Amino acid sequence: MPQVKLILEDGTSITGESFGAFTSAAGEVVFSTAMTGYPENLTDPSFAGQILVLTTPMVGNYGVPGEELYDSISRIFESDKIHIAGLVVNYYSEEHSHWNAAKSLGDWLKEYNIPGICGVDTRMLTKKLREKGAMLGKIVAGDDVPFHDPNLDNLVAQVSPADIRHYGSGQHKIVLVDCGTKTNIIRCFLERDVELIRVPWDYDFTTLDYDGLFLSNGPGDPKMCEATIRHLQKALAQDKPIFGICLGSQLMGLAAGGDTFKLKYGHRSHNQPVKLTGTQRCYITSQNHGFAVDTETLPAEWQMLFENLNDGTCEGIKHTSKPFFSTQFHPEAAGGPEDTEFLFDDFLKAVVEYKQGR
Ligand SMILES: NC(=O)CC[C@H](N)C(=O)O
Repeated sequence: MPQVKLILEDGTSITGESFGAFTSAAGEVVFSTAMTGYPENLTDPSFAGQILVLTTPMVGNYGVPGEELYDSISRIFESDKIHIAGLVVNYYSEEHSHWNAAKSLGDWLKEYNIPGICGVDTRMLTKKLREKGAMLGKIVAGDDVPFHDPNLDNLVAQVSPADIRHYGSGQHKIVLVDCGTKTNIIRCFLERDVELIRVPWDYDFTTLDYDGLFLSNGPGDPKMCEATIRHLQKALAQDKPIFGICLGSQLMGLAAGGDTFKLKYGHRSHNQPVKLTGTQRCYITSQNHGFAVDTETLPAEWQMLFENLNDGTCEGIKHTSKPFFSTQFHPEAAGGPEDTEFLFDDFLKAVVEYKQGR
């Protein structure tokens, strides 16, 4: 395999071997300590613009499944394409074996023209990113490219669909504001009694007739989503239940009048412990975020709902009297533990209560 370089903005230069597409790419270098789930992670739109470093030492050994659609959504992947800018691994397993593997990870990356670099000491690299914080970086194969900070782009506008889509025929009409939604969020709703109306990130959903509002995950800096925040402020003035996940949680915090900030190196793994406020109860969660809500800045009628037990940061917020709540982690998982999927039921319970009281 030809040699390529991973270059960081602090001057670090690491030589490795190319797999996937032989092309250069720049982005924000972030790490994930998840041990499995690359088909899900690579297709999660929240990773748009990021060069993903995987700390698990062997990657690619179970290949990549073939695509299957049901109801026009993917049964397996989290969106319809790879969103990462590049992939950094230690050992890339060229041989793969798994009951549902249809292709190799390298071939899949090639299909989407995404470069991979292997032979990198990803744990050393991760220690560096933990000390200095997430950095800009580039994979250089042949032609050099300039560094590029994806958080300065409106990535949500790039990954959000342009049209409205309808799914399911359940009793509860839920509007899903798609800022780059993971497909498993749609699956989680369709397993319940829901009719889903999926709208673009900047669509004025307040004009629609619905029972509950859902705000999806998505890439980049939440402050880029000015249109969503504006529409959300109108929804917060009403009483219909609102549930947000990850970027959706940050948007809820911003619309409520609070602030968000960038974490030093983010939370990306499948084993992040969070504590439910007011209890000693801990859940293990799947996470992928670089920003967080600053709870100190929230107005008095809002409080922290979950706290990250590794660093004490906010993992969700709730309104003290209205049915509005959010999680910074991913209760829909995919990949990762499903312990907090009950939050979809809690949201729908709030929707039923709202409809009964109406
Ligand atoms: N998974 C997400 O929704 C990520 C949200 C946001 N882009 C962040 O990095 O914090």
